[in-house]
This record gives sequence, structure tokens and C-alpha cells, in this order.
Amino acid sequence: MTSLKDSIYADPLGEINAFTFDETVVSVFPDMIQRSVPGYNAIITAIGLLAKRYAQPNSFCYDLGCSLGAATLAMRDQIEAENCRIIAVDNSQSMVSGFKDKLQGLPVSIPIDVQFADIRDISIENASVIVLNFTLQFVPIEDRQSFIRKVYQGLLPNGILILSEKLKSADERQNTLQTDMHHLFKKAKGYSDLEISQKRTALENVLIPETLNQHQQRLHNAGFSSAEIWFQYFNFASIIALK
Ligand SMILES: C[S@@+](CC[C@H](N)C(=O)[O-])C[C@H]1O[C@@H](n2cnc3c(N)ncnc32)[C@H](O)[C@@H]1O
Ligand SMILES: O=C(O)C(=O)C[C@]1(C(=O)O)C=C[C@@H](O)C=C1
Repeated sequence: MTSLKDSIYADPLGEINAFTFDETVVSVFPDMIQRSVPGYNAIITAIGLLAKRYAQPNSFCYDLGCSLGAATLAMRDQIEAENCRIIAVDNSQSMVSGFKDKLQGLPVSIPIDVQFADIRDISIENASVIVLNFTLQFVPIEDRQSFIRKVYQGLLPNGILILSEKLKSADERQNTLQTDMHHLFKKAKGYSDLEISQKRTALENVLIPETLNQHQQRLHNAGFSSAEIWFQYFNFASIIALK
């Protein structure tokens, strides 16, 4: 599957449908996410390095909301622990098929299971590393606490959760500033004002950002003993939560 340039929102749309990870989005996804998420490549690289440090022998590493598997492949390239398996899950059939196609041409070092499922429905067990890279923001808010509790319970002692999210700020001026800077980032990456505004409309009520404090509270409520930001670029951040 070749990745095309994202021009989904380039022309004026009479009606803007809610954003979904359908075939059209999947065909441009690598380009879209790199030009939309500040620091995306740096986070993917770091997920690989964190997996190298935290993957335990005979354990599972989960990539939840794996899309086309960027985080899975970064982990696979770095993990040295014996007898690990990566479980990559997504509830977009187009993403799962795209990732499976991509894996066809790649050498198998660590086994990878690509599963079509809703991450709220799967069981999580024997996990040394769990990645939620810009996925939780799409899960309905009312389901997030019970889901994060399941993540915590599935982690082995000394396990790690890497949680990357678009954040909002409780301070209105900071929120406006960060949002404006994110839009400037997108413009610098070649998106027009029309593309930025139409995508923003499509993501309303679909991508629901929360504050850092809300995430930390939820992680602590679930049992995590520590949850700290290790990366932030404007309103996009990544948290390491330790069991
Ligand atoms: C922004 S993308 C994630 C990017 C990916 N983790 C990466 O690092 O390239 C969000 C993904 O989460 C998936 N997703 C959203 N809600 C989900 C759910 N409830 N269960 C499974 N996957 C979900 C979407 O289909 C989409 O592929
Ligand atoms: O907030 C935006 O404008 C985005 O485009 C962000 C975001 C994300 O964080 O997942 C939204 C949808 C696409 O998956 C790529 C990026």
C-alpha cells in the first residue's frame, strides 16, 4: 500500500461528516499523522527505545489503536527480550488490513498479532509494555476510567504504559495559544486554512481532549504509582505511567 498525500479536506465540502478511520483516511494516514501531530516521529522512535528498556521475557507488548503499526514496528525493531509477542489492535477494518498488507513484505523477528477489535472489549494480560499512541482521545469519556483500570490490571509488575494524547488546557489563554500554534504547525506542513478548519469540524465530538490533570487523576485512580509527561510539543503530549 503506497501512502498518498492527504488532501481530504482541501476542497470545500458542503457537509462535513464526522471523522472516521475509513479507507480514504487510511490511504493517506502516514502523511496525515506526520503533518498533523507535532513530534509524532520523535514519539514513535522513543516508543521503540522504551520497549527495549521495558519489554520483559515471555511477555506481551500491546499497541492499542495501532493504525498502520508505526509503534508496533518501532517496538519490534528494538525489543531484545526473549519470547515476546506484540499484540496490535484496531477497530478500523481498513487500518487492520493495511497493516497486515504492510507486514507481508517485512521479515518476522518478533511475532506480531494484528487483531480487529475494539480495545474496550479485549482482554489484556501478561503485559510488560502497553502503548496508547493517540487512541484514548477517541474512546468515549465515560468508558475511559474502566478501560484504563483494565490496562493497569493487565500490566506485569514493573510494566509501563505509554499514553500519548492531544491535550486541552484548563487555562483559556494557554488553550487558545496551543491551539493556534498547532494550526500554525499544520500550515507550515502545507495544510491550508480551509483544510485545517474543515478537519477541525470533522473531529468535533470525535476526538475529545482532556487536561493533563484529568489524565493523571485517572491513571492514579486506576492504580498507577506514577504518571509523568516525558514529551510535549504544543498541545500534543506523551505520558509514561508506571505500575
Ligand atoms: C490517531 S490513530 C493512532 C495512531 C497510531 N497509534 C500510530 O502510532 O501511528 C487512532 C487509532 O485508534 C483506533 N481506535 C479508535 N478507537 C478505538 C477503539 N475503541 N478500539 C480500537 N481502536 C480504536 C482508530 O481506528 C485509529 O486507527
Ligand atoms: O487534531 C488534529 O487536528 C489532528 O489532526 C490530530 C489527529 C490525532 O491526534 O489523531 C487526528 C486525526 C488523525 O488521526 C491524525 C491526527
